[in-house]
Amino acid sequence: MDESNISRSETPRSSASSLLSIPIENCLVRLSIDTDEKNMQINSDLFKSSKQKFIDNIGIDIGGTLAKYTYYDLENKLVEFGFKQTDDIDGLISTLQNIIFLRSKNSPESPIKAINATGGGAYKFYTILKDSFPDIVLNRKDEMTSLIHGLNFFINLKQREIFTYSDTDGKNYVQKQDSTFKDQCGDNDEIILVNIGSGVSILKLNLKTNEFKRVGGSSLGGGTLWGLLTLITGITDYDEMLKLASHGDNTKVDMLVGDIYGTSYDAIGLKSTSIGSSMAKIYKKPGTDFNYGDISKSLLYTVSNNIGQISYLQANIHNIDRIFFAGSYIRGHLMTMNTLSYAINFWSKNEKSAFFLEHESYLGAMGALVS
Ligand SMILES: Nc1ncnc2c1ncn2[C@@H]1O[C@H](COP(=O)(O)OP(=O)(O)O)[C@@H](O)[C@H]1O
Ligand SMILES: CC(C)(COP(=O)(O)O)[C@@H](O)C(=O)NCCC(=O)O
Repeated sequence: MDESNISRSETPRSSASSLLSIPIENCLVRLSIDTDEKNMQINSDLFKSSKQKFIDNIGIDIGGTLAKYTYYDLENKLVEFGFKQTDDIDGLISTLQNIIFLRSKNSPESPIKAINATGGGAYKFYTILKDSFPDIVLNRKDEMTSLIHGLNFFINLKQREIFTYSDTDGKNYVQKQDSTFKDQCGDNDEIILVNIGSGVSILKLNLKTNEFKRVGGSSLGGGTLWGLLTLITGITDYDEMLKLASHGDNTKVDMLVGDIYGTSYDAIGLKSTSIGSSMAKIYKKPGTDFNYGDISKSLLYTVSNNIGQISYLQANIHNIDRIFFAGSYIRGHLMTMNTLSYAINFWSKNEKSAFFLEHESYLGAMGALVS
């Protein structure tokens, strides 16, 4: 199986609709998985035991901001992923109804039997979901456990899923069993998983036993960036904001070490180009119309650096070297990943590494689907 089996688009696209002839919006990534035993693209024994659930169910993860869903398109042997705004719960319900309808039409011998729901919305919208799907079993799944099951599913794929990223080295894929993945971290089976959604959850996980503990969190997450930028720029499209950030120049609003010292501060290892104080140039010029791209980039750096730092601190407390980042906050955005990687390398003096996943937004939905 090669890379062409995974497709990613930086902007939501609706190509799933052409495949399924139904309006499934915001489908980001799709994964080709053959569930025949001999062709199975998954290493996990755990998956083999959950194969039927994988085919029979739909997994949904209704978070504070986005409602993610995933299901197996039996006809085309494709795992479909998509999302809606959580506020558009009616839109999610009609999408799920379409999926259920099409399965019963195209594969009447194998109808969708259950919706496995996780995230806060599995509780908040329980009654409306139950009433909307009277003939389908509705199972509620724990959010943190679903994240772990989802991670387990994705990292056991025998194809390109886990990668490191930096602007200088680009994207480098690793496999769970690779010596490079193990060597740099010794034989320790533990990882830190940082899920960046509306808020941030930090979990410690043993990859061998699947034991996990939520060791920390932060309310400064994706919702914070999105909320502050909406307030400042008035932009209501998240992708538009990411695009703006990509073209911005944060040095117009951030106060750099060089702005304070006139040079680098070598004695404590700070380059003149390091950010000394995020957004601090703004107060010096009250009334100035600062460029939205510059502000967006600065805030993206602020939130990402902060998450990177607390993730490093948690990894340090627990003596763990591998830090996985997931959640729709990342959404394959290169600047975000570079900032998180840079923060981990910077604070750990290159002793710890940041890892990313192709399907980073769908850990919860996939975990609910297979659990
Ligand atoms: N299209 C989008 N609309 C809104 N937020 C988005 C979008 N794409 C990515 N995001 C980011 O993802 C975050 C939500 O991540 P997610 O993992 O779905 O969290 P939750 O489960 O809390 O909804 C948002 O706060 C925002 O930072
Ligand atoms: C409450 C949540 C688990 C909900 O998950 P989300 O919808 O943000 O993905 C998450 O927002 C969170 O962990 N917030 C941080 C809470 C804290 O530890 O401070």
